[in-house]
Amino acid sequence: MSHSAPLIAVPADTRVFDNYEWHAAPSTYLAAIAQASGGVPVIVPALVDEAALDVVLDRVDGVLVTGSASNVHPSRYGVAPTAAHEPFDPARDRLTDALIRKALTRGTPLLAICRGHQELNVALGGSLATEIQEFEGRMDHRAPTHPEQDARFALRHPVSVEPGGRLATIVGDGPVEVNSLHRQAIDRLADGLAVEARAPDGTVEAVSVADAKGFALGLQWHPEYWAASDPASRAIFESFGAACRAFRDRRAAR
Ligand SMILES: N[C@@H](CCC(=O)NCCCC(=O)O)C(=O)O
Repeated sequence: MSHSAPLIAVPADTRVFDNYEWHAAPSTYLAAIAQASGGVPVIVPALVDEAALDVVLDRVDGVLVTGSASNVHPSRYGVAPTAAHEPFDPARDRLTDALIRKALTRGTPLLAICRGHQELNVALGGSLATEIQEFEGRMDHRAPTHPEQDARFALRHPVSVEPGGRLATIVGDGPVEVNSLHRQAIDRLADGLAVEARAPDGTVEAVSVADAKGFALGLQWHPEYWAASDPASRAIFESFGAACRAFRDRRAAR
């Protein structure tokens, strides 16, 4: 990592450990930013208001929205909450909704992974389906039950990449093997999102923001986990890092 490495904002989850509320992000995303994107990750606590987010976005060169076991509160896409939608993290919902919309307005490069991909769809007006493994014809996209993280994050199904799309410029037109740790998925695709990849059962696995000013990609899988060893995962993080550096250089030249 060089001294001119781009700063990349990572919105925090809120969790309670040892009687304290923590604002935290998993180290796999932070390591992939540092090692494959060549960036410096900065965790943004889910405490900041919209004005403070502008202060953050004035300084950062990219935004990475992580996965999480919690789900977007369904009231954000017009659905009444049930036990099947839990667990929730409303503070994260507020943070990521504002951060995603503001990053897109500014043209700040955005990489949104798993819950982040779902949050991107909801922030732009789309909706989510829950417990998709119970739907006729759908695969079971949930994590395998295994004590080892390498087994839970193992690559286990292909996605077909939209030929000529933005993801294809990064990973190529051929199928890509991905991991899968989710029980929700995009239901109604937000206006303004383009599908970039699908699973064999039709699940939307990747999207881009059609009129984005720069890099703006959502992925239902977890390239961060294998960014050190899987060529497609690494290419996604390298491309994101290059977009962040280009954004920083354009802003500095203004
Ligand atoms: N909660 C959503 C989002 C899934 C997600 O981001 N998973 C990452 C968690 C990884 C883990 O289980 O360790 C859904 O379930 O669809």
